[in-house]
Amino acid sequence: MAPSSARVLYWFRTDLRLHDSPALLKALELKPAAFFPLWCWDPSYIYGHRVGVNRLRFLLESLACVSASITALNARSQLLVVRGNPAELLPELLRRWQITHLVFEKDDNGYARTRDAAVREIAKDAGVELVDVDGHQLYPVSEVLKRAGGKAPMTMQSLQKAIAPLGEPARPLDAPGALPDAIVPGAKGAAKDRKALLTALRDTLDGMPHYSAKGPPDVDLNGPKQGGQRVKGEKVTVYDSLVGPDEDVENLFGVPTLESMGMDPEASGATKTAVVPGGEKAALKRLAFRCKDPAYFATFSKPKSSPALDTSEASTALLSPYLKFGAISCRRVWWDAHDAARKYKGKHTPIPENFKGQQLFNLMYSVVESATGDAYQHVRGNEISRYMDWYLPTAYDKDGQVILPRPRGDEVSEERYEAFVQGRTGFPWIDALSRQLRSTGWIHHLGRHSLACFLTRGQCWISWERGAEFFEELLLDWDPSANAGNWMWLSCSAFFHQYMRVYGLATFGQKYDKTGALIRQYCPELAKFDDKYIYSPHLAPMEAQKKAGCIIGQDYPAPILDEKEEKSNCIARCKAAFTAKLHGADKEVLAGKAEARLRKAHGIPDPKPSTAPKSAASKVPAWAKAKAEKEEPASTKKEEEEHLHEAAGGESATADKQPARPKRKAPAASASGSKGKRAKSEK
Ligand SMILES: Cc1cc2nc3c(=O)[nH]c(=O)nc-3n(C[C@H](O)[C@H](O)[C@H](O)COP(=O)(O)OP(=O)(O)OC[C@H]3O[C@@H](n4cnc5c(N)ncnc54)[C@H](O)[C@@H]3O)c2cc1C
Repeated sequence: MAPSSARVLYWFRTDLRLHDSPALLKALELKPAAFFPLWCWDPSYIYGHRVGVNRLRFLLESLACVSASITALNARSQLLVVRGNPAELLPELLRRWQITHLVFEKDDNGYARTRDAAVREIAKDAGVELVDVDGHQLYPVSEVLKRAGGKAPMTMQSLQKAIAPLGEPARPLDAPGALPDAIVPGAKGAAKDRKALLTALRDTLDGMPHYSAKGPPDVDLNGPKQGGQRVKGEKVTVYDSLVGPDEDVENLFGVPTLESMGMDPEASGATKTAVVPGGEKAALKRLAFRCKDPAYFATFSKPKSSPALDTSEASTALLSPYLKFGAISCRRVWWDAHDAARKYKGKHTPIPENFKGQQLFNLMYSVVESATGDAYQHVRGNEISRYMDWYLPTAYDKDGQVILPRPRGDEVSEERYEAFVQGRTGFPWIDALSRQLRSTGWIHHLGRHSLACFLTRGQCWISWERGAEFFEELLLDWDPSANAGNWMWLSCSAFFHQYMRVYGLATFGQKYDKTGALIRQYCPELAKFDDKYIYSPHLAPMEAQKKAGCIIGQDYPAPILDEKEEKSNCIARCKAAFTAKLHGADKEVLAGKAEARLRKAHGIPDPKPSTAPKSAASKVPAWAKAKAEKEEPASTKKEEEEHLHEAAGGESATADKQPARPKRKAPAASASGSKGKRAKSEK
């Protein structure tokens, strides 16, 4: 069919693929006379979020893959990367390239919501038809929300009820077989080759404002705030030109490199090459590999998969980073897994523990985020997040604006948080997971459980917002809906309420691997300990420490806190918070009065300072010297198993049950010395 007169700007965002892309196919249905595949290297993502080097690398690899796939379909084309804020660039691009249609995949979550509201106005003002098409989730988020009566579906049951009338998700669509040329306005036809196109396109952008003209953004891409990735002395920005360095035409409109951002993966704690490589091709290969074994998806049961394996041997599908960036379509994953599982004759795992259940959890968080709005990322203003008197909460000024840089919180919690993010808590299971995350960008779901439970209501009583920030920096699959939602779940702030159930800091990991292989890999200083002590080396006699060549408190930190004591303090605090029934959007919380009221009314003890000395515990505290055999496990096996089942999609995940009653009496207020210190730092 002859091309129409449509000049289409196709804006890639969280759909970095060509297969099953309803928005891309919609754009091609317009039979474009000219087709511009665009990516905006948006400073709001790079500066406005905490993006660690692993995720940046994954994104760059995914973009490079999309670009290569476009070129494979049309040798005269590629992904056109422009560097700047879409709200500033789009009006110019629409005008200069004489665009008639702006097409993209719809995104209902987080920052995209505000950005796209502005883009809608821009298109309207430019007289350009905006076509946005659902495709990132199994069902359109807005449709699910409508069917849930406009109320956030807080349980798997309510989500399933809302989607039931919609039937099965759509089958995936094929990738296009060809892509039209990007034809520069005024040109008689397509450029002779890609280089000619890039040069001609660059010339159309002459005089367009960009950051180097206005001065680069005041945050340094390579600075410590961006994850401590500084490896060169100087400030680095990729925004000093609009279309990339032009010494080599090949690089015009090209994907930036880590190197051009002054980033060295190893210097920031990441592996030299990606453990999980980015891109559509890698995604499809990984899915195909899993589909080879029909039993894998048929018997997939999240609670039974092991968190004690390294990233390269993940027991779960490890598709989350690809799903997050849209390098693979969720419908493709759903149906390929479904079709593979059908070949399996044995018993299949039911929803929600099975693989489909996991994908539905993702949809659930997306819908809840969309219903809750921007407040979803914080406690304050968030109607679904229970209010707990966490340490290190987000600070606000008198107008309710987040204070940045964040003021320091109390000394004890700041030290604990630092030890947590550095993987130096003195609890090898926690430290190995924290270091695995920093190194590879991914840890298993139950590893995330262990970290999140420990940091919040398990032992440290630090706000889930801080935990979510840590994950935001390091996770390859960081997603504003799934991340904050899961942190709320694990901290018993929403979705899950069984606060008595706490993961043991040694016992949980041991369940999966008694030999502590993950610990030996990520905490090599502990590698020579016997299996008996690998999860609790502080309990090893001095002789055993010497034999292992690792003295606790010297070569590896002593535990930063007493697991049992802090667990019972935290349970008491949870109990008080549950009794108070306050939520983030309640008046008292918004007025800043909830914390004092909660602590006073319920006689909540201020947490004790670490019984370990400051700075990663240089001495072994007396309590930690007790022998392993004499120690009563901090979490009972039963508690852990029930928790595990529910937290990974088991029974209670489907019902918003009341919390179990604590069996123990809340401990009395703690030692006065520590109290004074806390009180002072919190004023
Ligand atoms: C504290 C915490 C923070 C998390 N932050 C994120 C995040 O930022 N982004 C993210 O994608 N997932 C997040 N998760 C959910 C989950 O841990 C990951 O999706 C999962 O581990 C990814 O590995 P996989 O692809 O092998 O998962 P699989 O078990 O193979 O599951 C398949 C897919 O289902 C989805 N999924 C599975 N479990 C969940 C879940 N609980 N919530 C939402 N989606 C799920 C993912 O898209 C995943 O790729 C978080 C979990 C916790 C406990």
